[in-house]
Amino acid sequence: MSRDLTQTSPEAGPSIPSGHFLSLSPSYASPSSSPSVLPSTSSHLSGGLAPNVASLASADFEVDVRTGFLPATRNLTRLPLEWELWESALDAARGTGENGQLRLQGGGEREKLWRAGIETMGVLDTVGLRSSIRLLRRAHLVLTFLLHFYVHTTPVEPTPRTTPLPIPESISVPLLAISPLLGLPPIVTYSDTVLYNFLAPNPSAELSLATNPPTHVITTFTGTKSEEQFYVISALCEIAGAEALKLMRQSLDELFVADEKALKRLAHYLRKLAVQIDRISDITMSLMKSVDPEEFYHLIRPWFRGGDSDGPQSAGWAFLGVDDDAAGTQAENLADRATADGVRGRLFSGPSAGQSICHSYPPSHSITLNHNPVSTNAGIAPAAETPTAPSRPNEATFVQRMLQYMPLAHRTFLLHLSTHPTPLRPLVEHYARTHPKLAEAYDGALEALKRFREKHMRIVSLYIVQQARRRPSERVRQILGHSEADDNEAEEVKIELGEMRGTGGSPLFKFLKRCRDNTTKAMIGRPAGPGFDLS
Ligand code: HEM
Repeated sequence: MSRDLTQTSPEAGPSIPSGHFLSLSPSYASPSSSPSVLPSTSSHLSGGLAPNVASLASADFEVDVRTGFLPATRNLTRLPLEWELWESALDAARGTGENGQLRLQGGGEREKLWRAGIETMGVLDTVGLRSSIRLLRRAHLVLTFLLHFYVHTTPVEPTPRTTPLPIPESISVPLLAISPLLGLPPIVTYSDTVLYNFLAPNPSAELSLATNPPTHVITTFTGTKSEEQFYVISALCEIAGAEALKLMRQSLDELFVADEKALKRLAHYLRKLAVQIDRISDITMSLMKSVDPEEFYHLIRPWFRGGDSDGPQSAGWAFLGVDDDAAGTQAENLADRATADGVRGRLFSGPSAGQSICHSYPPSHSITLNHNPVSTNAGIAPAAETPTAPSRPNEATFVQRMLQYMPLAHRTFLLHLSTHPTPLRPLVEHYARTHPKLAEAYDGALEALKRFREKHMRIVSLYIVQQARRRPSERVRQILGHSEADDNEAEEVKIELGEMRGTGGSPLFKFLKRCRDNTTKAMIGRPAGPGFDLS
């Protein structure tokens, strides 16, 4: 029989203060009904009384010691027969049968027929999905891909849309029922395209960068090699990130002790971390060989667009058959506009690597972390900034917003890390004079992070900025089904950098430049000079 340790009894001795970790439930409790509600952990709730086990990679957080944030169990390639209707609709959209895939903003007979099928399709029950996380993940992926196929094969008239696009109940009801169980919003996320979508060659062997890396993906919008490789390379970065995570974990352990030996080991781990970050950069740059920039920009990226992709004036998507209190209806996600029936549009962003807990936190932000990344300011701020005064609202809101797009367990993990009692940077700063090697190793890790961001900016320049300004090739125009008249109109365009937004909704130029510059500002020693600029 379990004993209530918070009660005073002759055998229990003095009472335990409320909030003590012994009286708290396991690190994260039931998923909230809304993905944007901040998760809580025992350490967080207890106001410091509970031990912070940030250094533990725990199944509780869906973090595996070997695979990091990639699921350690093989991803499902198809849902069981009960949900075959969804899978067949997806096959039809992707053109895996005799017909080709549906076209972006198609509006042709095939697209109309397919959308009519979705509108008349019954609402399938989701109770049976709750028995397994793998089923839930595949169901989220399938339903959100159907959602994006539905939205992006609908012709837009006028442009931009002035009323929210109604999403049929066959998609919206099951999607809004299962999304809160994963803690994800009802839209394609990085988890769907990468974490729940990759396969390794040997299903029975452990996932490993060297011997059994992710090589394939299960579902794409376009069936192109470029799209598959875009996801595979992100998964490879994740598996390399698992190693970086291990080093961060070891470093955090040393922070607890912080004696002479611990400081030496910390420097050693930070040096290894720099090597690992460089490895992630190299993997990222391998995109250049396997992902065609033109295909990426014109054929693949448009499928990712979210309900907020027309900027602040976006009308959003109206999920039919669910009430406004259902998952994800936070004030910031609601558009001003409603359908004729009064259903308000919802504004969610499309997938971005900024949604990856691995890319956006352990190797990067936790090195520079001074304060809570889920509070008012983001964790990427250097020490000189005060935690309560967000001087750079763009990335504060971006990082906070991207938290909503991570699975609940991963968000919880970030929160847990953020309550670590001994942040890294102040400690390194404190010992900088007496232990210059530690400060050097710390700056070395930041240099590697800066190199990553520089290379990433080159990728953004090639894959977005340059493509946006260039007229697509004949081949791509044909795939897009552009008419001669369209072609004559499509001159080279002069797009201002300031107008460009990432799929995560960020003003991409300002955001990426600040991320890069903050990395250097966080260095203890003298930062290196300015580097690559998007232009
Ligand atoms: C064709 C390839 C890629 C393009 C065009 C691209 C584009 C972008 C854009 C536009 C952003 C700004 C945020 C937003 O989405 O609104 C961003 C953020 C980010 N991307 Fe990528 N990305 C690519 C591949 C990758 C890969 C493979 C990684 C893996 C490490 C990655 C890691 C990140 C990170 C960590 C951020 C957050 C900003 C930062 O920490 O610097 N990206 N990306």
